[in-house]
Parts: sequence; C-alpha cells; structure tokens
Amino acid sequence: MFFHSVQERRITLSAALVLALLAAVTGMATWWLTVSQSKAWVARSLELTLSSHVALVEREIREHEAVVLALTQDEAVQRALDRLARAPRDAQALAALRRAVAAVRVSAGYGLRFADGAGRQLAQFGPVSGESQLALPVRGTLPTWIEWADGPRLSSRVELAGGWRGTLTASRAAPLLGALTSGYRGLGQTGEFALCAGKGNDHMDCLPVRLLSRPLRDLPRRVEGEPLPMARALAGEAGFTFARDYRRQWVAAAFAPVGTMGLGAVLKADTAELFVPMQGRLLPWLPLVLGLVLLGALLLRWQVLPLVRQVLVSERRARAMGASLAESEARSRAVLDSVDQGILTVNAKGEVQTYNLAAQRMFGHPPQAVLGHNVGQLIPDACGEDGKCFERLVDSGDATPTATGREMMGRRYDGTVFPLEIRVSRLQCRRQSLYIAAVRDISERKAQEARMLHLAHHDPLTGLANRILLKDRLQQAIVRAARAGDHVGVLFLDLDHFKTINDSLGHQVGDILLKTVANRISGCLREGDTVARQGGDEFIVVLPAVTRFEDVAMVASKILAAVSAPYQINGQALHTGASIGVAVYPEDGQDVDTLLRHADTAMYYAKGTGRGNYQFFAPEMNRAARERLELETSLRHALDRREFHLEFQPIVALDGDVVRSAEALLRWQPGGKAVAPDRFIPVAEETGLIVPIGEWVLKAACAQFKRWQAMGVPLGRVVVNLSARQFAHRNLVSVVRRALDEADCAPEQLGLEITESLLMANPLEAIRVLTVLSDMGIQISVDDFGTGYSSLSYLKRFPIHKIKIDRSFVRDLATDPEDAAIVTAIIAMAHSLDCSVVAEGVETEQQLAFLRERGCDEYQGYYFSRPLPADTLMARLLAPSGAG
Ligand SMILES: Nc1nc2c(ncn2[C@@H]2O[C@H](COP(=O)(O)O[C@H]3[C@@H](O)[C@H](n4cnc5c(=O)[nH]c(N)nc54)O[C@@H]3COP(=O)(O)O)[C@@H](O)[C@H]2O)c(=O)[nH]1
Repeated sequence: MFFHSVQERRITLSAALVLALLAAVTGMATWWLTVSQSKAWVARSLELTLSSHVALVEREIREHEAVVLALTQDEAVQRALDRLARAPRDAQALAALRRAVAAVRVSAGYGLRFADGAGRQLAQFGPVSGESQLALPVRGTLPTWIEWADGPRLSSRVELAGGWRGTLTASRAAPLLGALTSGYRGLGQTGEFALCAGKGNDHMDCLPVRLLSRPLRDLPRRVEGEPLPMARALAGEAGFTFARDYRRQWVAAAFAPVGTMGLGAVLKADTAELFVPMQGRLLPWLPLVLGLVLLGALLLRWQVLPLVRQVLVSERRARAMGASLAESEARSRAVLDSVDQGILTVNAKGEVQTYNLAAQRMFGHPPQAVLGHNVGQLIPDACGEDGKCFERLVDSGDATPTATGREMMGRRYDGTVFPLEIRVSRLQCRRQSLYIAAVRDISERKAQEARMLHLAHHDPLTGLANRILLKDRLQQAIVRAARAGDHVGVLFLDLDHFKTINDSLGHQVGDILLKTVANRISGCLREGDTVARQGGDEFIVVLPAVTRFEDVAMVASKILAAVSAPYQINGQALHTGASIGVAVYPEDGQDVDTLLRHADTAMYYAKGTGRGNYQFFAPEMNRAARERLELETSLRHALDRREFHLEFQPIVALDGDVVRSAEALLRWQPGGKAVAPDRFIPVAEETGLIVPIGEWVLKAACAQFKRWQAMGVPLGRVVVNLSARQFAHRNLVSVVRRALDEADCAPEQLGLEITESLLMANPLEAIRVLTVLSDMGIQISVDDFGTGYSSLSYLKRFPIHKIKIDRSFVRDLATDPEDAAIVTAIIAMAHSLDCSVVAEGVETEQQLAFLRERGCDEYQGYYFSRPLPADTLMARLLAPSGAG
C-alpha cells in the first residue's frame, strides 16, 4: 500500500499541495516580477527614446524656422527684393537676389518663392510645396506647417516687412521626420513613431506611420471611449501607458507633446510583440519548475514520508502515553481519594497541588480555593518566616516518607481549628522540591487522650483528683513551700459509719453521699487547694502555702462541720461524720509518701479517739500504726500457729430461764497474751483473713457442739458469727455444709448470725444465700439489729428466724426512754414478722425485767454469763444448778 494510514495520506497530500502551491506562487511571483520589471524597462526605454525623437523633431523645425527668419531679416535680400520689385524682370536684380539668398547659407534643398503684396510672384528658387495631402500646423515662431506629399516637408510663409512688402514661402523636405515616422525601423515589427496635430477638440491629423503609409486625417482621439496615447500627448501630457492604438491593438506607448508647437508625438509598439521575448525566455523554465515540483514530490515520497511516518508513530505514541498518563493520573487520583488520610502536595513556593477527598473532608475548603493557593490557609504554621513551607518538617532529604509525624493545628473553612498529625516527605522532581504531606485529624484521639488523662488523674465518681494527681500536686506544693519557706497542710479524711450507710442503704445512696461530701469539702477550700478521693470513703486535702498551723486547723474544723451537716438523699435524712488526720510539711514529713502516711496515721488516731474530730500528727501515733501492722503480721500466722480458740456465751430463754444455745466467740492469744476481738477482727476483715479464720470457727464450733452432745450437754444449737467477707464468698454454703458434715451435726443444730448492715448491702443476694441455708434447716439471726437501716419491705422477704437487739439499745433501757421505745418497737416488729427476739448485752435485773415485760424471747449478757471456755460452759450446763 502506498500509504499506511489515513493520516499519512492526508499529511502527504497536504504537503504535496503545499509544495505545488509554493511552486505556483513562486512562478507567479517570478512572472509578476519579470513582467513588472519588463514593463518598467519598456516604459523607461520608450520614454527616453521618445524624448530624443521629439528633440530631433523640434530641432528640425526650429532650424527650418531659423533659416526662414534669417532670409526675411537679411538686408541684402531686402535690397535685392526692392530692386527686383522695381524691376521684376530684371535678370540682374534676380541674380542679386539669388546671391543674397545664397549668402544666408540657405541649403540647396530649400524651395523659395517671393511674392509681392498683391500675391504676384517675384521670384522662385527650387520647388515650393504645391498640392499636399496633409498639412500639420506648427505653433512655432513663424507660420509653419508640416506637409505630406510623398514625404514630409517643412514649410513656412512669412510676411516680409522691411523696405519691401510681400511674402516669402519657404519649403524644404524633412527627411528626418520621414525617417522617424513612416520610415521608422526601431522597436521590432510593430514599433512606430507618430506625429500628429490636433484638429478640433476630438480629432487629429497625423503623418503616415510605419504600419500605415498614408496620412491619417480626422482620426478620432478616443477609441472605445478611452483616449489614445496621442490624445494625451496633444493635451500636453507626457508619460507611458498601455492602451489601445488607432488600430485597436494593445500597445505600450510613450507619449509627449513636441515642445509648445501644438504637435504630439507617440512612440509605441504592440505589447504582444514587446513581451513575446520575455515569455519566450520564461517558458523554457516552466518544465524546470514542473520538474522541481516533481522532484520535490519524489523527495517527499522517499525522504519526507519516512519522517512523516515517524512523526505519526511518535504522535500515536504520545497520544497513547497521554492517554496512559491521564489514566494513570485518574488512577492515582482515585487511589488518593480512596485513602482516608488527607494527602497534600505542595511545591517549593508553598502552593497546594494535590488535595485529596479526605483532606477536603478534613479542612472543608473547596478545592478551587486551595489548589494553587498557599498551604498556610490550611495549616497556619506550615510555613516559616523565610516563606518556606514544610521544609522544617522534613526529617529526611530523600523522597522516602521517613519524616516523623508531628502535631500541628489545622484550620477549617469555617475558621475553627483542630489538631492534626502531619508527616512530610520531600521529593526532588526535575530539580524542584515537592513536599508530600499526609495529614490526619486527631481531634478524636486528642479528646480521648484528654479523657484518658482526666480519668487517669480523677476519681470517676466524684470528679475529684485521684491519688496520682494528688501526689503530683502535693509534690509541687512541697517544692514551692521549700522555696518560700512556708508549710503545706495534708488532711486525711475518713467518713464515719459510711460502711454502715453503704451496706444498709445500698451503693446508690452511698455514691450520692460520697458525691455530696466531695462537694461540701470542695466548698470549704480556696482556689489552689486540692481535694482528692483516695478511694472508698477516704478523702485527702492538700493546702499549699500555709503560714500558720491554725489555718490548717480552721480548714479541718470547717470541713468537719460541713460533712457532719444532715443529708437528704432520695427523700431520706442521713447523718454522717468524719475523722481527719493532719500532717504538715516540713514538720511531719519532707516527702509526699511520709506526709500521706502520717496524715493517715493521724486519721486513725482521730477515729480511735471517738470519731468526728481532727488530730494533728504526733510522732507517738506512729507507734499505734506500727502496732497495727505487727498485729496484722502475726494474725496471718495465727491459724497455722493454732493461736485461736473459742469461748461460748449462753443464750437464755426468758421463758423459764433455760439456756437454749450458745454463741461461739473467737479468741486469739498470740504468745499466750490475749488480743481483744474488737482489735483483731476488724483487721482480719480488712485483710480478708476473716474468710479462712471464719471457716475454722465454723468447724470448731460444730465440732465442739458434737462433743457437747456426746457429753449430754443440753444445748439446742451453737451460733456462729458470719462476717461480710465470708458472706460475700461464693462457697459459703459449701463451707457451712462441710463444717456440719465433718462434725456430723444436723443443720438444725447450727445458728448463723449476720449483721443488719450485711443483709442490706446486697439484699437480693442475701435472700438467695440465706434461703439456701435456711432451707437446709440452719437458724438465721440478724445481729446488731437497730444500728443499720433495714428496709421493712426486704426484712419481710428475708428467711430470718431471729432478731438480735444491739446491746447499745439494751444498755440504757432503764434510763433512756428512747432506747426503751426502740427495743419495744423492735420486739413488736420482730414478732409481727414471725421472728423471735434476742436481746444482747443484758447486764442487769432491770434490763431483764423490761425485756421480759415486753415479751422478748431470749437474752444474752453478763447478767447470766460472760463468754466461757467450752469446758466451763459444759460444766455449768451439766451442773445440777445450771440453767439448762
Ligand atoms: N465474725 C466474727 N465475729 C466475731 C467472732 N467472735 C466474736 N466476734 C465479734 O467480735 C466482736 C466482739 O466480740 P467479743 O469481744 O467476743 O464480745 C462479745 C461478748 O463478749 C459481748 N457481750 C456479751 N454480753 C455482754 C454484756 O452483757 N455486756 C457487754 N459489754 N458485752 C457483752 O458481746 C459480743 C458478742 O456480740 P454479738 O456478736 O453481737 O452477739 C463482736 O461483734 C462479735 O460479734 C467470730 O467468730 N466471728
């Protein structure tokens, strides 16, 4: 195939056309240049030639007239004429005239004729014009005309005005004029010189010319409406023109007037003849031009076509590459837009060049407001004072994204700012730096961190500082006080009886109480003071920049008063108090931990001295704390060392004063020295040691009961105290069952005492566990009844058999009508719930009488018996006089 593709054919044909057009234009330009040059040359040549011809004509006429004038003015001729006039036939006179004329050097060709005033001829020398075919008047110095009679002649007729009056007619042949006009031989075959005189306004007479050997008479000055060149010459114009001549042929003609003689001259030649040589010269070049065009076409075919093909191929490749580039760009764009991380690319001038969808969502600015604009509107700190953007954020000069993330602030479209993490890498691209920034909105993370930080440093319930933050604040206060030389007060506050409230009214009430207490404590402090919740019902207050101990005491008093004021929670009036221990920097400790420990110690001391007060730390307090620690340490080994034993206190029926059961009471004698249950049981509870110890008590009590039974001791059951920690333990029921099984006791022979507050701490769970135990046949008693906050609605649902009135109500029965009323109410209420009632701490006859009168079922107390060793109790019960 000649052409490989449509484009190739199109390009080749176009090139060929252009080439041909170029050749044509070049040819035409050459033609035009040549023609115009030729025309100019012809015009100039004709004009020059014409002017020389005109000069010749003019000189011919002037010379003629000069001769004639000389004759008329010559005196010798005048005298000869006078003489001849007087003697017309006088030969001598005629000879004298001939000699006078000859003396004027009149050439031989002249014909002269002298006539007198009447017209009679006096003398004639040579031929004078006769009948002429044409006479062209000449406006010369004399009345002159150019005649044509077988050739041109110049003739003049002059009035002689000297001594003799008459006329002279002088005529001679004008061969020069003949040679110029009819005898013209220049300018090829058609060259002509014409000489004419006007005839009227529209016509003219002309001497014969080369191509027409007869005179032209009455020739119109215009042909086809256009003036003949001669017409313009007769009008006094001189110049060159292309026009039609008298033959209606196109001629190149130069025209000019002959001086002021009223004659016109035209030198002309047919254009056809004039330019034939030129065409003849140009035409041979035409094949050459065509050959060149053909050669060009061939060159185009063989040389340019491959180039065209290359161009087409590279164009196709470029188009393909462009498409691939566009596709790649679209793909890149899609990838960039699909990532959930904001991507920005920024050039060295800080202008944003890429701004993906995630970045648009993040900043909210429309793309047209960002692309090409400075990145500073998105990230105000991105650019330094030197105008460079991102430069200082790049850790690596490579194109690898090794820059570490930094946190900066971004600005949204609405002007709000937000934290962002930015990673910048720099790419060297065509010697230009391009910065690629990956940005991530970290508002959520920051908020989360702030939340975590707050959580890590604050108590979630009260919102107060926690122990960590408190220690930090205390440390700062110590540093500041060390510099200022003043003090820091540390107050350790523990709520009194909070556990009871919490256990009896539930955690929800306890939580509200704690929050209220927190608010009240805060209300007693100044800005700069710190209050923290240490955990449970413990609070710590730090008073920085204290100058006087009295100020600390005053704050402690204020807090005590605030905390002790009544509470209204869920429509219920509550009371609590607090015990506060105070330690002061630097007197009571130089560091955080020592100050806290000493404040804690002082708080324990305050609790031990009757609660509801504050105590400043004193070094002696450390002794008590140390003792407690020692107690706890040895308690841990008490079981292994078999240091525990039980005593039993009889529980007596008021009806008949019979001992029905005995309460097992734990005794501890480390190293043979007894420790009071009030001291070690709370420590056992706090440390959790009460769980294994309580199990031991259960087993020991059951075993003892079994032994008593074997010995015939008349006791219905043995009663064991359960602590809250034991009760909360999952395996309580199995522990009880195992104790019964191991001792081979019936469940009915066991009674369990649980405190009122323990019941109310988690009533539903208590109901579940107690129901199991009760269903087994175990008797359930509520201990310390009246000290907690029992809910009657729950009390009804508990599977309890017995209520034990706390001894604090029994103690003042005889003197305190309020206690008497409470005891009376408890007995009535218990009976209404179908429970029997036991009064504990009965020490006097009066107390016993009161209880008996009120219908109490049983009692327990020193009045009947203190707690006794098992054998002592057995001996008493087996003795004939013992109540049993
Ligand atoms: N969880 C367990 N708690 C136990 C156990 N053993 C004892 N305890 C509890 O320790 C607290 C103190 O007990 P204790 O010092 O043994 O005092 C008991 C009696 O001695 C005392 N009591 C009895 N009658 C009188 C009296 O007339 N006057 C008076 N001032 N005190 C008297 O009461 C204590 C028995 O009280 P209670 O248990 O409420 O019936 C005490 O709370 C014990 O419960 C144990 O094994 N586990």
